[in-house]
Amino acid sequence: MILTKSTLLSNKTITVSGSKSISNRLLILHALFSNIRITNLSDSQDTKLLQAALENNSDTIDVHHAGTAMRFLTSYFAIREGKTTILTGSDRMKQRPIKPLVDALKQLGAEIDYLENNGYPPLKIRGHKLRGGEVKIQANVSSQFITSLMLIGAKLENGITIILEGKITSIPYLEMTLKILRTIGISNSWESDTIKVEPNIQTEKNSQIIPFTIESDWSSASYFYSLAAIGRNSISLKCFKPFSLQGDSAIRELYWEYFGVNTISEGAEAKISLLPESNFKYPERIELNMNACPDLAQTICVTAAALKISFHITGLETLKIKETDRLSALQNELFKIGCLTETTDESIWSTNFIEPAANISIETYTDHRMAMSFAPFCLLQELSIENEEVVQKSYPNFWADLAQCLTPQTDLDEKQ
Ligand SMILES: O=C(O)C1=C[C@@H](OP(=O)(O)O)[C@@H](O)[C@H](O)C1
Ligand SMILES: C=C(OP(=O)(O)O)C(=O)O
Repeated sequence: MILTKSTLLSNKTITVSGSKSISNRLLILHALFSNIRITNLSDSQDTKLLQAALENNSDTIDVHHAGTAMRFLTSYFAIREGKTTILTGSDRMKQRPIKPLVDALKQLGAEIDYLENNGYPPLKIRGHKLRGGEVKIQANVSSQFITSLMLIGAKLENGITIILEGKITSIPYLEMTLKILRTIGISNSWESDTIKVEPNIQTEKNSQIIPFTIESDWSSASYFYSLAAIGRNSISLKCFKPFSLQGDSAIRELYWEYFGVNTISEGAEAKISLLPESNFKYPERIELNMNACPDLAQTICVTAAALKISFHITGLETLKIKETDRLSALQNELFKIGCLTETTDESIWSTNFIEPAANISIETYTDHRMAMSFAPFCLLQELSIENEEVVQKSYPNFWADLAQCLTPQTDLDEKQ
């Protein structure tokens, strides 16, 4: 897709669909506790794949690139008594680790085999009644493993006690899971290295309907913050409330502190307006640990590169095992927009800014966030985005929503 050099129109309103992370947790919980009623489910492909997997009752489930679907379904099928399921995914999914979760489930008595490579999907899962109790899990690879255990915890007669070993990554996603469980009446606690989810037969037994309205997706909202920061014009977004379950709502503070984009909430319609300060003094250098919000790393790096603000982002150890190796993908593509970087296994920093290439073509590496994070650069220069359909994974309407906010600069020139 070619994005011609464009100007950001003033104060367009975009409605972003429900949070992918919250939706995928709620779908599993709904499959376990049928009295939950969900509103504003995400329209992402990852959510649709998970929904289909839960509704179809097939013996083989293919979740393509959907990491949370893969991880959450592993525990879900491990407790589906009498059912054997083959859980598989895309070539990339077969390179994304799952061993810490499988090991933890095996401690509870689960029967899971690797069908190709040890430690990686596809999996053959024979469902059994598991009683729960204490499990130990390595906590530095992906928080999704721990969430997966927490989601089934209340269905186990002894509940689940999860001992987290090593450094804990992506903490707000664990807090999100705990808060969602509490909202639907499942007691839990997190003290030091121990998370407990209490057994809950109550939620289902009293069969009272539990309504749950999902707030919109803050990771998707981040691309509009980047547009507002680079284009120095306002945008409004719906449906976002001041209080959020999502750690990625930190984008408000990050874009205020580093790029002078103010967020104003307009209560009634759950609308927020992003208003860039006109005389904002940019920082000399952005020093930031983003372990709490890894999905925002690409957005921040591209905004900083576009504005030629040097940066040093750490805490990114999970980026190498996401949809692609995001650190290496970022390094390659930032170079094309004129930002030289160095990386380690958990960090990236800018070393120099040069003139961007004349013809920029951004590779997306089957990663939706590569496409969406580089798109706002079209406010400075025409660029093309390869395999633009990758956005389906989290934000199918992204290109249409982006188009609403932009006008090609040639159109403006002709009108003048
Ligand atoms: O639990 C979740 O919904 C997610 C957790 C994070 O993964 P890691 O814990 O692997 O960093 C995040 O990157 C992913 O997009 C969604
Ligand atoms: C990492 C992501 O998703 P997942 O791990 O669920 O594939 C993401 O959406 O950026």
